[in-house]
Amino acid sequence: MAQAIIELQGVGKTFRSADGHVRPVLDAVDFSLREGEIVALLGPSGSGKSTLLRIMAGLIAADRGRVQYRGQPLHGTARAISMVFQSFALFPWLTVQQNVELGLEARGMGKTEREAKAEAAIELIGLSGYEGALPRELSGGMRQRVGIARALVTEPEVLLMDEAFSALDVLTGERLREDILELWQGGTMPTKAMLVVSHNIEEAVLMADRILVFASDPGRIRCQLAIQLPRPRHPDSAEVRALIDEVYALMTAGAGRPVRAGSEAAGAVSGEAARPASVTERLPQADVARMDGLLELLAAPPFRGRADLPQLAAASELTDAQMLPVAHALAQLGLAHLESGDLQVSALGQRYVDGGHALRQELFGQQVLDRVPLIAHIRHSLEQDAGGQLPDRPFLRLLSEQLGPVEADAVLNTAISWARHGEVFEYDFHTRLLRLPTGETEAKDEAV
Ligand SMILES: Nc1ncnc2c1ncn2[C@@H]1O[C@H](COP(=O)(O)OP(=O)(O)OP(=O)(O)O)[C@@H](O)[C@H]1O
Repeated sequence: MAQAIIELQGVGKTFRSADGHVRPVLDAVDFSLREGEIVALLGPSGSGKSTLLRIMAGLIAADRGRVQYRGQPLHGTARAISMVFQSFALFPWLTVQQNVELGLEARGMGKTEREAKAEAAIELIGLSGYEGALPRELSGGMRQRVGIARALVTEPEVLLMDEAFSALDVLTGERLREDILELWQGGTMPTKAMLVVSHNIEEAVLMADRILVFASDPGRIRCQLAIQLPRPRHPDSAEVRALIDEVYALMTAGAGRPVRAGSEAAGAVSGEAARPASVTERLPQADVARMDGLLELLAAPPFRGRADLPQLAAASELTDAQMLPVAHALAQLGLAHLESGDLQVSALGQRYVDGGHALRQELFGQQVLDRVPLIAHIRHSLEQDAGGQLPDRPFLRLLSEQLGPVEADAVLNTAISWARHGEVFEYDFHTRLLRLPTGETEAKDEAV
């Protein structure tokens, strides 16, 4: 087995939120990035992938466990490890050449050597002639090339890419990815290993020798898949399609079966036991219109109730990052089943698709109450309240303790949109009050 360049053992990380609550974000991560390999990291939003990358880059420290670079503990950033960010992170007032040189200045390298190295990196990444341009004069794809040139100019052994292609349009992202793979294959870059965080399953399968699938709360490695196909890989080849199917299956395994306190663990991969669902569980960020749209598409020809997820993604024109949460949401609500990388309409889902507005609303309402503990908790709290209305703040605070403020906001918004669709409760966006549906508050008032 090739030598490990970066090695993580039992790595854990917690973040403290503004209100002082400590939240675990990574737990017991064991992983080695070895010489000669490209590893892709896939996983749900907020599962700690970027945090792991930042720890490996030495930008932040782990709270627990060991991080080693070439057998030595990693303290702070190492010059042999470079990171490429999704947001390009260029200085707008500096030229391409100056942006690329920045990484070298910190090392006290002389001007002539710095210029020569920056020019070489700029040429390598295909930006010759643009040395004097400012970032705003470049397209998104070219800006990201500058970001990559800046990462490569220090001749790093390890390149960590955090969704480096996802801010680009599809074709530009593909071209840049292909160029990087060509440089990698041709041995023209000094890099000996790459770790690529992605939300795009096809991208992961086309690039990686190994795919790690992350699970969330706290973030940990759920399973791994080795890929032995030679590169370049063709996206339409049977082998690549089969692997894409397999990764979809890994990423959706165990989803959708109701996991309540005391129930059997949902079928998770790699022997991982699923935990009981709780009020503060993360919800897939799926809006109701998309859920309806995907379910209708799935029920209609040519799929007629069952579809391979990659095919469904293509037909729905959604990216993986958009479609997977919708598929998970449908499965969580029992409107569909996720099985071996396929999505299948359930009997209830078929009733839902065939139903009119009122029936859809009723079924949706029943399902969210039954399968989303947060919605059931809010509904129950509203029923306990004499006026049938409550501010959103206590619920946000509760979620925030577990998920942090940003995720808490997203989860509450999802719960509100689902609950409103199912007429379980209402929400006033101006007063930020949650309340029982209008008809029900009136009935409650009369009863009082
Ligand atoms: N500096 C920080 N302070 C507090 N919480 C943080 C900090 N950085 C990240 N988090 C939280 O840690 C969790 C994991 O975040 P991270 O960005 O690592 O996830 P991710 O898997 O990369 O997500 P995405 O795929 O959406 O980029 C999130 O809930 C995030 O809000």
